Amino acid sequence: MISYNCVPLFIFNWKVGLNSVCSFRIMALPGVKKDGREVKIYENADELSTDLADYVAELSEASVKERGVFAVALSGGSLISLMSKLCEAPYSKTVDWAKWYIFWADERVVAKNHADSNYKLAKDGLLSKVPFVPSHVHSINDTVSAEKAAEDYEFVIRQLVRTRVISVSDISDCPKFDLILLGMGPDGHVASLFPNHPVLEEKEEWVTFITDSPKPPPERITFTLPVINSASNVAVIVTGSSKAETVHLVIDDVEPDKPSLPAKMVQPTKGNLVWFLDKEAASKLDGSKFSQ
Ligand SMILES: O=C(O)[C@H](O)[C@@H](O)[C@H](O)[C@H](O)COP(=O)(O)O
Repeated sequence: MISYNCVPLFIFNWKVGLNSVCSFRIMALPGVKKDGREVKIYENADELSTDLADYVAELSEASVKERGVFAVALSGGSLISLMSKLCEAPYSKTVDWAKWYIFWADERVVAKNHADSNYKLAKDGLLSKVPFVPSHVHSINDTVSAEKAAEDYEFVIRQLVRTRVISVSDISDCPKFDLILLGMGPDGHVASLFPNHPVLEEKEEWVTFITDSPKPPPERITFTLPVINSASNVAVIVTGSSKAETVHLVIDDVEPDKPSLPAKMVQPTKGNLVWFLDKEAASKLDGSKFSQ
């Protein structure tokens, strides 16, 4: 059993309002449930990172016990450096890395050794530091067009669903990843699902592509919302004040009638959703709306 490293020094009562958080020294706030989501807020990125490592390690242990494997999808951006504690003791020794199957919830269509590659980012920051099985690391085909890369990636996922490396959702016929890890951009995008983009409507494909990403580089493949929402566990990891307003719009469900921000459309049908926020990203949340 992996121990919980982040002992809360202070139990925060959400009813008193979020502004009070900043005036106390907090190692980690206990998760707070809001509309079926868990929202965890940390004093800083380092403390977030420690608890994220615990969370991932515990899910890995549970999944390996239940299914013999752990199918996890990564994203790009700051997420990978926030996962770096997983490569340190005790996780480096206790996690059953050989049972991990790694995928990307989104990838930029560039060569694997390109500075923009999410594979390269994860390889340098994570995959090269712990003993993954190379054949379990499923990166995209970077030698073809974005459209073909998405098609090929979906084919690979379909094969692994057939062999039960990835489970299948009993309600949506989609793959059911054990864990999908997402970051969020200041515009509310997750994976490569950007606001107002037609791919937000995609219901049939598991993996799709875009050639007009507002965040460079333009060509990307991405899991579709039905796949993200079929996962057993989805974690959205967000740090920094530049995202505070969007975090507020998404989590406090401001203007519920307005077209949804992609991050707001992340609503696992049966799975668990956990938001990991640092204090800056959470600074505009309306704490009074939370319930214990
Ligand atoms: O490849 C990508 O661009 C991503 O997967 C993207 O969805 C990322 O996770 C967010 O843009 C957050 O990135 P930051 O955490 O670096 O802001």
